[in-house]
Order: sequence, then C-alpha cells, then structure tokens
Amino acid sequence: MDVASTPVALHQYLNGTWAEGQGREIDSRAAADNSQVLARGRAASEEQVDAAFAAAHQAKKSWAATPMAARAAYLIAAASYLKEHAEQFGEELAGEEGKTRAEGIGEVLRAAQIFTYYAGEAERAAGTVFQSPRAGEQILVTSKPLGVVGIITPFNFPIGIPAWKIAPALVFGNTVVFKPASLVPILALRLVQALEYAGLPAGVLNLVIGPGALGDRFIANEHLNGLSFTGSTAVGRRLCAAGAARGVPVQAEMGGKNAAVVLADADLDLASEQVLFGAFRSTGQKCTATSRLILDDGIAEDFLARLITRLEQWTTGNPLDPDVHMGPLVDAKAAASAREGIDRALSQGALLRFQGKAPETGSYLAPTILELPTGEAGRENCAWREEFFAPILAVCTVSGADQAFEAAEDSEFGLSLALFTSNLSVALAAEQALDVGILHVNSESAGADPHVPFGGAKASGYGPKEQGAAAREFYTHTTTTYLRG
Ligand SMILES: NC(=O)c1ccc[n+]([C@@H]2O[C@H](COP(=O)([O-])OP(=O)(O)OC[C@H]3O[C@@H](n4cnc5c(N)ncnc54)[C@H](O)[C@@H]3O)[C@@H](O)[C@H]2O)c1
Repeated sequence: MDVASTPVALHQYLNGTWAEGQGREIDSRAAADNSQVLARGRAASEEQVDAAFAAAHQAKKSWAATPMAARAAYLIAAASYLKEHAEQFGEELAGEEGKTRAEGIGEVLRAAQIFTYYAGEAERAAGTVFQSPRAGEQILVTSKPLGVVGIITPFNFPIGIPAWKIAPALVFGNTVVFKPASLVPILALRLVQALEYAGLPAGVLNLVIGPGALGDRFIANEHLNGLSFTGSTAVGRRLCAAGAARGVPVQAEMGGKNAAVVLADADLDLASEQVLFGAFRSTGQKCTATSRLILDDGIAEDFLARLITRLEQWTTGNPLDPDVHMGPLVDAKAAASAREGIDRALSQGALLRFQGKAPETGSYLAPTILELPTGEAGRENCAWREEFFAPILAVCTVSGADQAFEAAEDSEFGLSLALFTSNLSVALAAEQALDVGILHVNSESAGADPHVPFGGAKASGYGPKEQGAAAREFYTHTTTTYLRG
C-alpha cells in the first residue's frame, strides 16, 4: 500500500508548543492492513489534559477581545494551507480511516471550505436591536463567547467534523481543547498545524490525543465552559448527563439508523444510484449513511434489481487505488463486529439478498443487502434496530406512503432520511410527518452543506444544531442590554 514508510510522530499541542505525550504508547494503523503503523507516539496524560485547559483558560480573555475580523484572518490562512496540502492530507486520511482517496481529498477541501465560511462571520450581523416600549430606550441582544470549549470528535470524519466545530468555536471567540478519536489522529495533527501555520496565538487551540477515558477529564475540568461532542449515542448521553450535572452546556451529535424510502412514483434510476451512494460510500461509515431501505411493494423487485446491477459494478479494495469505489472499514475489529451483526440478523430471520466481492483480509466487508421479513418480525431484527456503521443495508417492503413513513419512524434514531417520490404533496407531507433533523427529497441521505443547520432528532442529537447560523447558538450566549441615553 502506497503510504509513508516512516510513521508520523504523534505529539500533543499545549499552549502553542508541541509536546511529547506522558501517557501510554499509542499508534495509528492503516485501515486496510492493521499491521502497518502510520503514526506513533504517546497519549496525553490526565495532567496534560489539565494543562491544555489551563492554557485555554489563560488565553480566553485576550482571544475574546481580538476583533472578529482578526480571528477570521487566521481561519482564512489555515484554509489556504489545507487547500495547498489537500492531496497529501487526503491520502493520509484515506490510509488511516479507509474511505477512498477521492473522498479523503474531498474531506480536506471541505474542511478548508468550512474555515472560509466561518471567516465570513466577521461580515455578518452580530446581534439584534429591538424596539423598547419605553421612550428613549433601545434593547440590544448581543452574543459573547462561552469561554473554553472542549471538542471531542469521532473517527469517521477525522478533519471534516473537527473543522465544523473548531472553526465556529474560534471565530466566535472561544478557546479550544480538542480531542480527536484515537484511531485517526493524523488529520487532527494536520488541522492544528494549519492553524499553527496561520499564527494562532498560544493557548487558543490545544490538542490532546488519547483514549476515550481522557474525555472524562474534560467534563471534570473547572475551566470547561461548553462541550461539543460527536460520536456514539451511548458516549454522548453520558457526557450530556455529566455536563448537565455541572451546569456546562453540551452539544451532542450522535448515532443514526437512517432510512431511504422509495415510493412507487419515484424515478427508480435516480433512486437506485442515490441509495447506492448513501448506503455504501465511505464504506457506510457515515452518521448519515442509509442503513434501512423501505420500498413500496409495487416497485420493490424492480428497484432491488437496479440497485444490485449497480452494486455488481462496484469495486471494494485498497482505498488509495483510484479505481476503487469503496475501501475497508476503519479496522479489523469494526469489520468483525459488522460480520457478527450480519450473522445475528440472519439468525433472526433476515435473508442475504446480495453480497458483493471484497478482499478477504481483516478490515474489508463487501456491500451487503439483507431482506427482512415483512411486518413486526422484520422490525424486531437487529439489522433494523442497531447502528452497524458498515456497508449493510436492511430492506423491508410496505404498501404506500403512510406505511412507509410509519416504518421510517420506527427507530430510536432521527438523523437523516432520503425520500424518493415525484409527488410534491407527498414530499411536503414527509417534512411534517417525519421526526428527523435532515430530510433529502430525491437525493441520498448523506451530504450536508456548511451554511445550513446539521443535526439529529431523538437519540441522534442533543442541544443546539451545528453548522451555518445554528453554530452561533451553541458557541455563544447572549446579553440583553436595555440601553437608555
Ligand atoms: N450525528 C453526527 O453528526 C455524527 C457524525 C459522525 C459520527 N457519528 C456517530 O459516531 C459514531 C462513530 O464514531 P466513534 O466510534 O468514534 O464514536 P465513539 O462514541 O466511540 O467516540 C467518539 C469520541 O468520543 C471519545 N470517547 C469515547 N469514550 C469516551 C468517554 N467515556 N468520555 C468522553 N469521550 C469519550 C472517543 O475517544 C472519540 O474521540 C457512530 O455512532 C456515528 O453515528 C455521529
């Protein structure tokens, strides 16, 4: 596999200085071949997490007092650094996480785009002025930074998700302690390097790399003023509860079990292409990936035939090979867990409707379609209920839009949904009926633009949404000033 032969050195970034970790030895391994070490170093110790918070606390006053245009200028410079290194960083990302090279480069460029977008906050409205019922008075509502924000991110978007948290946190005047997933630390280093290159003052952004347990130290830290988390629902809910107990605001974007609904009047060619992308791009390791497929019984067989024809052309292999459509899962453990999920689903009555080809080594899993029994039995199946986070699509058939919506709603999660129909009234009814944070009509369930809110309902999200203008809601708090001359 074509990746760097010398492992990247993993360091912590504390108060503007790269420091050797004081915790246990850690490494990051190639997704496709877990024997290959891509990065190596030591994890941060708990004391280093405390030092990161102390540095962020120390820097917070002067950073909050820095004009927003100056804060934005750091983001612009970091964005140009990311664009300049997009190929190198994108390949590193693909090697470490398992998505394809094109997806890796795309994610690095997306991070640059997010930085540029948030730099634009310096030119947007900063508050609101209200009329007062009293003569000679105006009421101003202005926003201020929270202070020190902790940012904890998952493995599957190693630079995209950190960027969409760190950029608004910084531009709105917060200082940051950032902990990426320990499976994918290289892109976190690259992101911090971009901001270091931009000349960000010491203490404004601090990086600690290490296991999930370090996150507990975040919640316990006296300087923590807010926490933004993305990851699994179990960890997110734990952090939300701990934050609430301390009165620290927590924003959590969590798991998903997203459905695609294909109705009888849909354009089946378009729908089969988009369901393929939604379910299998990035090896199904997207929070917004399609993992449940609800088909109107009138078109179910026709649709599945089209989807399977497309999947037969789909190649799985080395993520750095430009001809490959799908890479491995993040590691062999994730693939073993997904295989175990398939076995359980089959033992609970699912039918293996299709399985493509994939290299037979550790981290790979071929695209898989499981057909579930109709009715209750299908909905009890683990492939319907559990987030496998893998290229596995569970299919059920229903009769008409009402049954389809009822099936879609039958999940504890509510992140994203893709609806395929040519009937605008049905699309509008879905917008009202479905408790999801993101609804795609005639496009895949994955995909999010940086200028609009992103986040889930039910077990998929907690607290204010992310991205676009929604980000201000979490990263600032308001002061209402009654101003008399
Ligand atoms: N809704 C979204 O926007 C979104 C986006 C991407 C991924 N996800 C979800 O993330 C999950 C996959 O990512 P993952 O496997 O990295 O998730 P994870 O919950 O295992 O880990 C996420 C982060 O939390 C840290 N962590 C683990 N235990 C912790 C603890 N006790 N205290 C504090 N931090 C802790 C991890 O080290 C990592 O940095 C899936 O459930 C997926 O749906 C959600």
